[in-house]
Amino acid sequence: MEPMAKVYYDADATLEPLIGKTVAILGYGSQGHAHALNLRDSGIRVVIGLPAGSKSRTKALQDGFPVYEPARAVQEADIVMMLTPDTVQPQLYKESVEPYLDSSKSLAFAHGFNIHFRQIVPPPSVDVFMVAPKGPGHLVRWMYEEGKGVPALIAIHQDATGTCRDKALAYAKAIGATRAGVIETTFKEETETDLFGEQAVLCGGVTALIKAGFETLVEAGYQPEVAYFECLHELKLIVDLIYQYGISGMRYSISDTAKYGDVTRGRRIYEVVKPLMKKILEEIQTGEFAREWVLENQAGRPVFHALLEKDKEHTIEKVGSQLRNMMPWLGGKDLK
Ligand SMILES: NC(=O)C1=CN([C@@H]2O[C@H](COP(=O)(O)OP(=O)(O)OC[C@H]3O[C@@H](n4cnc5c(N)ncnc54)[C@H](OP(=O)(O)O)[C@@H]3O)[C@@H](O)[C@H]2O)C=CC1
Ligand SMILES: CC[C@](O)(C(C)=O)C(=O)O
Ligand SMILES: [Mg+2]
Ligand SMILES: [Mg+2]
Repeated sequence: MEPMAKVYYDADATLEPLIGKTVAILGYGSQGHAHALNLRDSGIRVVIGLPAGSKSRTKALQDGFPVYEPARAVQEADIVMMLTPDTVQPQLYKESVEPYLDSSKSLAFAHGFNIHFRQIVPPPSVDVFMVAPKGPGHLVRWMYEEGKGVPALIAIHQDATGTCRDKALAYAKAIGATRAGVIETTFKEETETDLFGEQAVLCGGVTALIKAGFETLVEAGYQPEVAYFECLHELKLIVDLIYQYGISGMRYSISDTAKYGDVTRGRRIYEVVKPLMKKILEEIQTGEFAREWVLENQAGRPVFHALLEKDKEHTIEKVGSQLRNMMPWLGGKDLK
């Protein structure tokens, strides 16, 4: 398959559309703190919107930002970036964004869920774009600080002014994404692929593989510590090779015995998993997952909390915590 996407790099974008403008970042969590700090380091004025009782206020103030109630931040802004959890965005939009939107302001997102599934419907006179980093917010900040970047997708939902794409590219450049590569997509494509990636591969798929592998070994009588090293710790080392050199590059570094097991036994896992992946994609495309998630939130998240708690109690977490304490170099930076 020939590569078809146009990839934008630093030389393809200018910060000009953001110079002298104010960006309101609503939310100061994983993406919020990273966008805010990177934008400011790129010379853009940033204000933060958080409710009076928000736990994140202290951090945003410590980082030196003006912090206002969301409605006030929106009034100050030329560009409003929605970086609260997706599930709180519709109400936040109704109460604190929509009343102050006019054609002089742009509305921006880092994920297409609420626009694609029509939980938020902005007025046609407003530019609406997305800059969706393809990586966790903390990495968006740490890579920027190291002079690198996390790739991102941009998408235009409404171009009321004719300048929306330039603004999206400027924003992507200001958070460091054009250092790594920015691809234009649609809200539909970003939403569906992002949900699929996190559910079937990156988060749901990987953690299911780790837990299933660990449990299989422990239930067969092998030591949990050995199972942990085999199924979790070493995963990063293998994924690092894939990340840097591709699948074939990783295979260059492993033994022939591992390579033969990889392509023959891996094939059997692939055949079981691929039909499940297609089903998961279908649930996303039909809106079934979105409906379920919206209802789960309306009910107070009972399933979500119960399943997260159950996994926190899994033996792999207890064994892992002890083993990681013996490897202080894993320490890493503060995720909070
Ligand atoms: N996490 C990631 O790396 C990625 C996220 N995205 C997208 O980015 C967006 C933000 O996600 P993420 O960074 O994970 O979000 P977080 O869960 O990290 O954001 C939480 C922040 O939102 C604040 N908040 C909660 N409710 C409100 C409210 N009503 N008004 C204002 N602020 C509020 C929280 O304050 P408090 O401390 O008071 O709770 C906190 O500062 C989502 O659209 C997500 O899909 C896209 C790519 C990757
Ligand atoms: C992989 C999870 C993610 O989609 C992300 C970090 O990109 C998210 O929504 O957090
Ligand atoms: Mg993602
Ligand atoms: Mg996501």
